[in-house]
Amino acid sequence: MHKKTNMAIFASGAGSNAEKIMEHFKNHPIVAVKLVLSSKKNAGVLQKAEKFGVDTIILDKNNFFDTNIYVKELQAKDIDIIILAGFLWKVPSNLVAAFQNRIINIHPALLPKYGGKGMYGHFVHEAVIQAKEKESGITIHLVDEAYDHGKHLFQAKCAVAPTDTPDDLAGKIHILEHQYFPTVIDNYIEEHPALFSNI
Ligand SMILES: Nc1nc2c(c(=O)[nH]1)N[C@@H](CN(C=O)c1ccc(C(=O)N[C@@H](CCC(=O)O)C(=O)O)cc1)CN2
Ligand SMILES: NCC(=O)N[C@@H]1O[C@H](COP(=O)([O-])[O-])[C@@H](O)[C@H]1O
Repeated sequence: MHKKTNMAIFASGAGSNAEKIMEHFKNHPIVAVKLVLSSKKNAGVLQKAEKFGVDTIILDKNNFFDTNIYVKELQAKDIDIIILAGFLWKVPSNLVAAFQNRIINIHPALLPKYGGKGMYGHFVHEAVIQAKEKESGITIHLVDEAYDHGKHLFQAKCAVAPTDTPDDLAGKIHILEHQYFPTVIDNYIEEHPALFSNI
């Protein structure tokens, strides 16, 4: 009997992506979502995790940035892969190093445009509309020490209508995210057995 590939999801908000990921891997033969960690104590993602019976941790900011406590916690829980699904803190270098090429993020724009510090949530959609872009989309990428800088794994596009509001665009982006993120994660695990040696 193979050990499963254990996943932790980091999120700060409503958790619609985390919910789709937990749904996708609910009865998966190889991958199990074991933990949801949030930077916000009232985040909707925490209730969604409880609905799936997934353990949760509310992160302490000082410990997250100044200690190895969470690296040790993730290793103690035998976590193999980390997913960032609307997580709003920069992952520090100790955590990036401990999970090299095993942290995946979703960004609600077509990187390298509209990325970096300050570019999250509605700020991204506002900037895209302000720039009168004809299209936007999602980027799923590996996480390194900088914001939105890691290797791109997948991109998908949507049209931006001249009449679109940031909320309209957010709705289009969420449809793409929910459609692709779980499968891109699944494929990445399957295509990198050396990283997830238990496959
Ligand atoms: N080391 C990395 N950490 C994180 C990455 C990454 O690529 N490398 N991606 C982000 C997710 N993200 C965009 O996809 C992103 C999230 C938040 C910010 C941002 O500017 N945050 C603010 C703080 C906001 C808050 O605390 O409420 C800030 O840093 O001032 C930019 C991009 C997740 N982590
Ligand atoms: N730069 C990071 C960023 O903006 N991430 C975005 O936060 C939202 C979280 O929604 P959710 O909580 O419903 O999954 C998603 O649209 C995700 O792309």
